[in-house]
Amino acid sequence: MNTKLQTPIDYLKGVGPNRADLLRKELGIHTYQDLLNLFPNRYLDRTRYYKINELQRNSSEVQVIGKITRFREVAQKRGKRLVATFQDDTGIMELVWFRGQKWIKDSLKVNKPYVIFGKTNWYNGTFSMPHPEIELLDEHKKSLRSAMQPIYPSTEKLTNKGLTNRVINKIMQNVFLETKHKFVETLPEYLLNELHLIPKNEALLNIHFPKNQALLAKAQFRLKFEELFYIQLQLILKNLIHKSKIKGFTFDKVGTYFNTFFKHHLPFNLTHAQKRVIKEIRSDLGSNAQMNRLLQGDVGSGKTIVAFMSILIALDNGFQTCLMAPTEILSVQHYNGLLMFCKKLNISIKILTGSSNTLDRKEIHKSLENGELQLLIGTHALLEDKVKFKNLGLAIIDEQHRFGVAQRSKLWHKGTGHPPHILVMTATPIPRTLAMSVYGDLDISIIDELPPGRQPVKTVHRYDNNRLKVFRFIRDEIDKGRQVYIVYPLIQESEKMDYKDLMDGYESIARDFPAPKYQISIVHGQMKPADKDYEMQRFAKGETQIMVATTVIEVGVNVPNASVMVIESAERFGLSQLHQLRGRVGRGAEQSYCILMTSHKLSNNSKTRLETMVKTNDGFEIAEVDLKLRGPGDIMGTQQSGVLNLKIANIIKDKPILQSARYYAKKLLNEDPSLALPKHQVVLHTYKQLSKFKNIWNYIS
Ligand SMILES: Nc1ncnc2c1ncn2[C@@H]1O[C@H](COP(=O)(O)OP(=O)(O)OP(=O)(O)O)[C@@H](O)[C@H]1O
Repeated sequence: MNTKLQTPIDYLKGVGPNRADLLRKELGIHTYQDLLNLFPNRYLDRTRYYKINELQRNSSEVQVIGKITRFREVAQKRGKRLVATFQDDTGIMELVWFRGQKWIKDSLKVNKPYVIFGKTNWYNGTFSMPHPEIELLDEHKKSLRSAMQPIYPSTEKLTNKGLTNRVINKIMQNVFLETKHKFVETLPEYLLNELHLIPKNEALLNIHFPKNQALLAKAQFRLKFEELFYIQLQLILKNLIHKSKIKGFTFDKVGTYFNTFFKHHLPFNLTHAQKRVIKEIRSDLGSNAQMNRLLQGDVGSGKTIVAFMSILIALDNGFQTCLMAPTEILSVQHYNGLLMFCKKLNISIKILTGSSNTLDRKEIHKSLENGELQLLIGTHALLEDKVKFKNLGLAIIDEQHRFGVAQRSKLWHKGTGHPPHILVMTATPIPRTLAMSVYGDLDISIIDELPPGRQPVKTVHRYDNNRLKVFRFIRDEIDKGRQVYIVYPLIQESEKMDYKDLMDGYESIARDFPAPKYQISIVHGQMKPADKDYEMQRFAKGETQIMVATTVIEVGVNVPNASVMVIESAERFGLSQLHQLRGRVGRGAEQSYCILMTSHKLSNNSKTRLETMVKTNDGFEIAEVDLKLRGPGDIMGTQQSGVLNLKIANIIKDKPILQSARYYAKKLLNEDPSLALPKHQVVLHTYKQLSKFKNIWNYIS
């Protein structure tokens, strides 16, 4: 171990008390090691040397070799500026300093070859370079500073405090000198060989002082791989430890409930994907480890039936179950959908939401505790302390995003004995890359096939001034017996403006689609749950043809006869939200349509979103674009973005490296789950170091 690396940054040559303070406070750099792990975020190409007669106006930084022929001081409004005449064999330019003139003049020598580097100005018919980076040619050749000049993150904003990029560059050189470039290898040798990765020493040297583009690329690859490899290793190990340590209830039989349902009540044939996922869940439930599985499926892919059949396995083994959904509407819908099956199978089912009355609640609490109630559906009201199960065996969470990890863990403690098996369902497809990094501790099942007979939804983008045509189209569809959603953006349910938009919209639609021929439902977040439910039910039963709504209908609402989704001010919605909304149609056999209405004023980002929606129906493709537009943190919400705090890798751009890192981490742990083999000692050591620290890069030793 190179103990030198733990030395406080104050001891490093070139770092005085002020800089040490800045480094600590602004960049979180406390030790030599922290400094080494401050990776540049871009590089300037210093392979090219310009001749003075090649300089162009408005060019970026350039470097020139030449000599100072003379100094002169020029008076200006306040004080003086120092000007040096600099020349090469093609011409003359000026170097200018507005501060530190005396020190500069004393330290620079006339008629010696120097290399200068900086931005040039065109002034009075001559090129000038203010405050150039300047170095004797001989020293330049010897110095560690390389052809690719690293630019460190955040230095721009710290420049006026004296922590310039040049300073960081200089003290970085000092760290290398003081530690004698000795850094212990952190990846096993066989991986270095197999993947042609450069050793740690070389990687660190070339990330800070790249000799050339090729070596820089190798250094970046090696460090990105390492970062992602250890993250994956950590996630997979966590999962393995979880499986071996956290015992779950073993549901070893598939009994009457499941078989009766499968043989007599299943309303359709399961798709291959549904069958595969049910098998995966069955195998989890039958092992003696606790299941933690994420079920991903695009909108309308048929996750509910998979959830229900998993519930039946738990019931067959004598356990209670619960299904938690993010909104009241969804809970009610799940309840109504499953009630019919439960009646046929003689299963007791109840619903608990924020609006359940006290009497119902008491009844539910009692029947849960004495074990009479077999399936409880509801919102986060299920998480209340008073809700206690006799033997909760399986908890299903619909739409993980809205709940988050904390709530998932709360469900853990609802059971007695072992924690319940947990199945998280999400209809927001998360790109595999992201899922691997964020949900690495969950096993993932994917329903990647839609039920047969579905026609892809036709999506079009229309401007507001085409509204008459759009309304004509809606009328035609209603005449054919179909139903229509018209959705308004209500980003914050409390925003008065949005609410007004919705009500204005409703009134104008009511004028264009008059009663009694047309019946309209309206649903928004400011309504009482019972009223919302009533309106939803009217639409679901086909009593109304138009549903004017806010995004409360975004997730999971299932009315197969609805074939048109009009989204007003579509530019105000995020991509995954648009995709969710579109998923409310195309659920029956009829051709369905999604009409994205916008004004003419669109940002580039909005245009990309709308074009993507028109181009594809594939939720995973949409999620990839969304990820690129918004970045992972935004998509996953803050509580989960911590894992994505990467230092060098980029989860979007470095997807192939991530995949390879995951493959090798998995392979290694399959072969040697306890990291006991001699060839894995380096991994064990690094991993231990890593677990001690929060930051993955703190383990270099
Ligand atoms: N294998 C199947 N064959 C035919 N129809 C199916 C099949 N599986 C599910 N369905 C039907 O497809 C519709 C959508 O199913 P479900 O509501 O479970 O989708 P989902 O995956 O939950 O989607 P969302 O997240 O959008 O609600 C339902 O009407 C359901 O009855």
